[in-house]
Amino acid sequence: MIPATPRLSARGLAKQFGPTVALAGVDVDLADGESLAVMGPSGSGKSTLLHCLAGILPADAGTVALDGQEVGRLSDRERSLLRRRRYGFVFQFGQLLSELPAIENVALPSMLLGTPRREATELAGRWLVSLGLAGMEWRRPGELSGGQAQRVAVARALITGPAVVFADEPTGALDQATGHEVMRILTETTRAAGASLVLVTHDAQVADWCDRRIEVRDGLVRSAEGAR
Ligand SMILES: Nc1ncnc2c1ncn2[C@@H]1O[C@H](COP(=O)(O)OP(=O)(O)OP(=O)(O)O)[C@@H](O)[C@H]1O
Repeated sequence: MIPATPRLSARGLAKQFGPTVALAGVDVDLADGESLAVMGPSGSGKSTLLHCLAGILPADAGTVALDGQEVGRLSDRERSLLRRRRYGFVFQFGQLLSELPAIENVALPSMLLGTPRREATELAGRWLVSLGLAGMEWRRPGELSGGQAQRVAVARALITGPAVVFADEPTGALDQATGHEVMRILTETTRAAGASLVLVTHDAQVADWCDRRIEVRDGLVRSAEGAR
């Protein structure tokens, strides 16, 4: 049988910041619909790996391919379009625009892809209801709890139907119980939407929500194990 092309595939990723080696040659494969936790101590290169995989940061060496297509060969414009169309992002905090209500924060990525405002707003409203935020649609981020704001961020990441969701410490600013609730919603909805997930965390219990985990140390993948 011919093995399926990985959804996302990185080979030999290397990145240096001045004298600091952040990535020293990393290979990663992410299957269609798979969730992968990237673990490791502070400063080991986890966020740099996520940024290189997502095409936010150019690697010094190595390749990243989405569905077999090398992202490094694209122009800056094509790469930013690809990020908008095919990727969703959830960060620790700060990704929501503070002056816009939740529903408009969620609708925005869809509108940026050309969906008319009314349609995008209706779709955003459905996402918010399905993530348990009925009645909170018109609250601004400052009027939401940390866990509610992260659920808005999950809706915002998924509204465009991405192939891959990248999440960098999405529970880092939450207490344990709220963090687990956000992880349940993030993994369930990502899976239901048919997207793959790359999650950076230093918390083993958070990583347990993913299908598989890798451990980054000193810019290298040191070990890989199934989380289940
Ligand atoms: N923009 C930058 N300029 C200079 N050095 C950087 C930059 N970004 C990352 N680094 C360095 O690269 C190394 C890897 O950083 P990275 O943020 O990827 O680690 P991390 O594992 O995500 O850490 P943490 O868990 O603390 O967020 C660190 O030594 C960091 O100081």
